[in-house]
Amino acid sequence: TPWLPRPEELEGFVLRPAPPGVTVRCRISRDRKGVDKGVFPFYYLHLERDDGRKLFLMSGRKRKKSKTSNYLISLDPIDLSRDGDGFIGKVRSNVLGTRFTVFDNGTNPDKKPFVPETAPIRQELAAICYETNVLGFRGPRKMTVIIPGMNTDNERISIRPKNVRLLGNTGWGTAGGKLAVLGNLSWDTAVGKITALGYPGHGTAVGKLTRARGPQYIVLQFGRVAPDVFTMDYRAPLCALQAFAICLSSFDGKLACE
Ligand SMILES: O=C(CO)COP(=O)(O)O[C@H]1[C@H](O)[C@H](O)[C@@H](OP(=O)(O)O)[C@H](OP(=O)(O)O)[C@H]1O
Repeated sequence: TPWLPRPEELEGFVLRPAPPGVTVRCRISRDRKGVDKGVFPFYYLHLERDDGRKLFLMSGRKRKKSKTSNYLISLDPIDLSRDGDGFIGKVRSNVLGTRFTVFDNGTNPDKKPFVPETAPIRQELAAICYETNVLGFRGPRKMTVIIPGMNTDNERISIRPKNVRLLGNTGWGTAGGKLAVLGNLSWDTAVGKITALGYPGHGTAVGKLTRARGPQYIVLQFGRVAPDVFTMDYRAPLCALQAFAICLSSFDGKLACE
């Protein structure tokens, strides 16, 4: 696997779409032991190498004192501080916890009191929208994920909106119209019964996120293999950061979706 990153290439690797035709196999482990880890567990993402060894990619944790769910993602397994060197991105939800936006580590254009000219404006890497499913009567949650499209060189376009958001208030953003809408997705049952991942302990949840158009092209396969261990296999056009952030949003307890 020539495409495996060396430690110093980690930042580039997690932001780069998976190589075409490759399924990048990862695992997420959740650490809920410890004082407040029950409510704010740590999530660790490891890449599964062919030789069985694991390569640490990123860690994630929900931030305290945030008005809405706000997960910080870091390249460092220990330092998940906002101003730490490992800070690579964040997942921010709306008040209801039904819509999430994934950012890289750039600056919020609305940052108060001002945004320095030299500060790189953050990229919006994904918008995740969960259909409200009050009281869970309609079975597993359906979600729509929109991500920036790819240019002719098969690179992700950069969406750094000053004000227009990838996920506009009225619906999908108008950010240059170059969006890859991953379609109305549901966690289809691949094997066995599925329960939305938000219900820990209720059997296996193996979901697959398939691209709306074209054949059943799975861009993200995600499922529980142990109480605190999940598989996360992703393919192009997703990068590891987008895939990990989508999974973190799925772990987030939602008011309107359970
Ligand atoms: O008041 C608060 C804590 O006392 C929390 O306020 P909250 O609305 O949740 O979050 C705001 C805080 O300034 C937070 O530090 C910012 O994240 P940053 O530190 O990553 O810049 C965040 O930027 P955003 O996430 O919207 O980009 C802001 O929206």
